[in-house]
Formats: sequence, structure tokens, C-alpha cells
Amino acid sequence: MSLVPDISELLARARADLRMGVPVALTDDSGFSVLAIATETLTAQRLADLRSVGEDPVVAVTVRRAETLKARAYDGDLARVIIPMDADIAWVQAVADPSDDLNAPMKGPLMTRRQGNANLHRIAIALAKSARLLPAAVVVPIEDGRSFAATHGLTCIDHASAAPHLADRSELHEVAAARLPMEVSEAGRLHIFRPEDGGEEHYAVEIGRPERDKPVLARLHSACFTGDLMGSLKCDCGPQLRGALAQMGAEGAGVLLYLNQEGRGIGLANKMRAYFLQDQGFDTVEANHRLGFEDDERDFRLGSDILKSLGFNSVRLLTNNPAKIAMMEKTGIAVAERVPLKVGETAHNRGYLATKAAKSGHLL
Ligand SMILES: Nc1nc2c(ncn2[C@@H]2O[C@H](COP(=O)(O)OP(=O)(O)OP(=O)(O)O)[C@@H](O)[C@H]2O)c(=O)[nH]1
Ligand SMILES: [Zn+2]
Repeated sequence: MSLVPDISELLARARADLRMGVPVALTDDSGFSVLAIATETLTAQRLADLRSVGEDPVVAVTVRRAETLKARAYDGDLARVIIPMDADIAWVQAVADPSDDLNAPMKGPLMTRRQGNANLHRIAIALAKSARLLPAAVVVPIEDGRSFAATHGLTCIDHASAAPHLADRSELHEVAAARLPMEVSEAGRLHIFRPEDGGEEHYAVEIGRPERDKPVLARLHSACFTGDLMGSLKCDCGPQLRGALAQMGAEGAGVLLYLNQEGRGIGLANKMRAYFLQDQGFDTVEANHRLGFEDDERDFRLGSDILKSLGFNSVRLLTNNPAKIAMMEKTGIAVAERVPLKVGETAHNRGYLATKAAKSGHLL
């Protein structure tokens, strides 16, 4: 029935639950059920309650975080770290959160689970990550997840229905657009796109009236609160944003997509955790890994979805990032030309830009 939430709506609801620190029930076809809570939003009370409803809780972490913790990842892409009986909330959260890694290295070795299947743990991590929390969850087996969820008013996610949708992006629809005269051009127009699952909105700034049947000067800009708005010297985002708009204004036509994928898709809180690690000497890629993330967690398919919905199928792309070009081509937007965007190098971001060139393939 259409009044009952479908699986993508249930996944969106589960993300909201995890952000609030509410557990979700996960089940699979074999009759296995667990409760999962994001480690970051876990409280001491809920940890005690989880222990009272099931035995042998674990912290599920990504293989990236497991490498930092020197914990064996028997499940390939993740590890199930056994929570000792006497471990408290601070211990559990330190498994996921690297802020104290150097001050108070965890008393190891951490024991990880080898037997059993980690499918539900994988869903829990994916949900925490897409909720822009640290990618880790406390997971405890329970008897019958479906009836437990019904009794306690929890969201219940079934593995077989959820797995094919975890990497999906929700369909975007334009919800509003209006004229926006700007410094770079009086002929500006702002379009707002909203995903069906109620997630982050993304924006398109159209300058002039670019012809739809020719390659449009385009930029896929990922949100950077610190660089775009605060004038941070740690990255080149602000100058790139303003440089791209200025070039579009000068040419009289262009489209800038402002994608709300802050911190290369990990969210601003996690980006600040990464900055804290960078202050301890790790580079931008190492910091992401220590937090449990990949180098880049963005989904550039959003960009091609928006371009297509505006009627564009070919771009002159303002970027130094070959991954953006590859993703555009792969998702049906032809990149007729790469237009370099080299602005805003400072003494503070020189190392960051060098790391992006050395480790992420950015073009110099
Ligand atoms: N995780 C993380 N994200 C960062 C850091 N510094 C900047 N960012 C984010 O990196 C993203 C940069 O986005 P873009 O400007 O599209 O940059 P890009 O992938 O380098 O590609 P081009 O600028 O097109 O060459 C933004 O989302 C920033 O918030 C950092 O140290 N760690
Ligand atoms: Zn930035």
C-alpha cells in the first residue's frame, strides 16, 4: 500500500534514528536479527539497555578504522570489535573516534569476531556513514528483530530489501527556481533540487541563458563551509567558487552546481575531526582513513542528474579533479573540455594541494 513507507523511506528514517541515538532493528532471511546504534550517538544508558536485551555486543568499524586500531578485519571491508564485559561508554566511543588515538592509545590488542555473518553490521555502518556520523555502530544480536521493533516502536530494516538500495541516490526534483542577480552577472538564476528521501538539497546557479545543445561552462562545487564562507586558508574552495562564477560571468553563460557534500561527503563535523587529526600531523587522506572513511565519499552522479534535468548533456568542466571528469563521462555527460581552475594557493594549503596531487590524482 502506498501509505506504508517503502525501503528507501525506511532507510532515510533509520538514518534519522541513528543521528538521534535511537536504535534500529536489522534482520535477514536466515532469521538473524540485531539492534544497531551509531557509536557516536550512543549514551551510557542505551549501552546498558543494549546489554540487557542481547549478548556479545560488538563495535562494527570499517577496515580503514580497523587498520588504525591494528584490529584484524576478518570480514574484509569491516571488523567486528568485541566489547569486553567491563568496557564503558568511553571505551566504546574511542574505538570509533580517533581524537584520543595519540594521547591515549587503546589498550590492545582488540579482539575481533571471526565467526558468523557481518551483513547486518555492514548495513549499520553504511547507515551511520550516510547519516554523516562516524562510520561505526554498536551491534547486538536479538531474538526476533521484527517483533522487537514492532513492540518498541523502532524502525526495522530487512537485509534483502535494503542491500540493493544502500548505494542508491534518491531521485532529485527541482522544487523552486528564481532570478538571482549577482555581482558576477545580473542574469543569474538559482534552482533548488530536493531528493525524494528528504535528504540534503543541492543547488544549481545558472548564469545567463546557456544554450542546451552546446557544451556549457560548468563547475561541480562541493560545499565547503570553511572555505566558501569563512575564508579559510586551509583549502582552495573559496577562491575556486568565486573564480568559477567570475569566469561564467565574464563569458556570459555557465552553470555552477553547489552540491551539499561537505568535507568530500563526510559532513562538517567529521571534516573538523579530520582537521584536528591534520593538526597532529596527518595529511588530508590519512585523516579520512583514521576516521574510518575512504579518501573521497562523494557521489558525483548527483551532478549529472542535475545537469540532465536542466537539459544539459555536454560540459566544459572547470576542475583539476580527474574523478569528476570520469564520473561525468560514465553517467552520460560528455566532457568536451577540462578548464583548469588553479586559484587560491596559500602557505596554509600548499601541503593539502600537494597531497591531493600525489594521492588523489589532482592535475597540477
Ligand atoms: N574530508 C576532508 N574534506 C576536505 C578537506 N579540505 C577540504 N575538504 C572538502 O573537499 C571538497 C572540495 O571540493 P571541490 O572544490 O569540489 O574539489 P576537488 O575534488 O578538489 O576538485 P576540483 O576543485 O574540481 O579540482 C569540499 O567538500 C571540502 O569541504 C579535508 O581536509 N578533509
Ligand atoms: Zn574547502
